[in-house]
Amino acid sequence: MSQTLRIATRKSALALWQAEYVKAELEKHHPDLQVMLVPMSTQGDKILDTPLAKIGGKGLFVKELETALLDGRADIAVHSMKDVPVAFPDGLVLQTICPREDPRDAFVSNRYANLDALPAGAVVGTSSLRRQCQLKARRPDLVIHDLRGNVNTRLAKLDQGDFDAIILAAAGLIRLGFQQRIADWLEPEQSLPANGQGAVGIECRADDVVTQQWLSALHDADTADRVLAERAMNRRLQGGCQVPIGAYAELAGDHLWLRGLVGSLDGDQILQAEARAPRQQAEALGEQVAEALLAQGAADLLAAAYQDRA
Ligand SMILES: NCc1[nH]cc(CCC(=O)O)c1CC(=O)O
Repeated sequence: MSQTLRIATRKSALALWQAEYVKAELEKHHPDLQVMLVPMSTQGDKILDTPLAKIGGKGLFVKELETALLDGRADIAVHSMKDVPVAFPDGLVLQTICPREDPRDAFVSNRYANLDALPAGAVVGTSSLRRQCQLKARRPDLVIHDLRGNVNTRLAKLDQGDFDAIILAAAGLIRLGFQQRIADWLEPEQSLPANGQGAVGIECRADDVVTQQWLSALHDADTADRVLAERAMNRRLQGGCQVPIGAYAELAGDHLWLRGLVGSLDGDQILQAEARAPRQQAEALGEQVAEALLAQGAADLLAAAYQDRA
């Protein structure tokens, strides 16, 4: 008997790429399965003229997809883990995380080779408070302007001369075939990635064991443990949506190494902490690094950042 599975997805080029990727992987592992995309617009896609931090952040990109799952209009939703809030609504689970793409941030410019080559006062586009605080810490002389829109829109704004450079997740550029536009790669020491950056996660109904069985073939335990530690750190910091928080875990053998960062928007204060633990203790590790950041005053920095955007 042929079976079908419907994927709820946003309509941006990156979201569609990721949904097509999941469809292809599912069909590869389950030749009898028929997979269909159900593209939909989310609030976050509709409000394009306001900085993300001001409209309530990432949750806006996933809510419509989750409603479609709960209503039975779709069976799974494919998300960039970076955009997924740390808590899930009742009735939904996210148990499948696909192998991570390059997690780094990328420097994209038509005129300059890297950050150091930018002249004083150069205008850099990013909508991420995390990127902003780390940029400002390194180059207080740069002018940061908000840059919203999907990956194609952001590149178009750079090309039309609105910015001297922009910072984007390398993963999105690679997936959409724009890798050659990356002028320089920002290492975690320069720009600690966001929790979950570069990872794709799949959400489904908690009671839908048939779908969960199909999905299990796509799961990558290494990526999942890393992202688990990163998200636990954000959760403990109550880093809901748009926040100046970096969280990045790597695996060395069976040990996770988690680095965390919280900054002030002007980059004057950057708090950093790191720790290692066996991978089985991913969540405890995330909480430990969060506690170390809180002990340095992270709560005050985050409160100030929330205040700023209100
Ligand atoms: N916030 C938007 C978003 N969500 C996921 C990615 C990139 C892909 C990924 O991190 O998996 C991007 C674009 C960006 O930050 O440049």
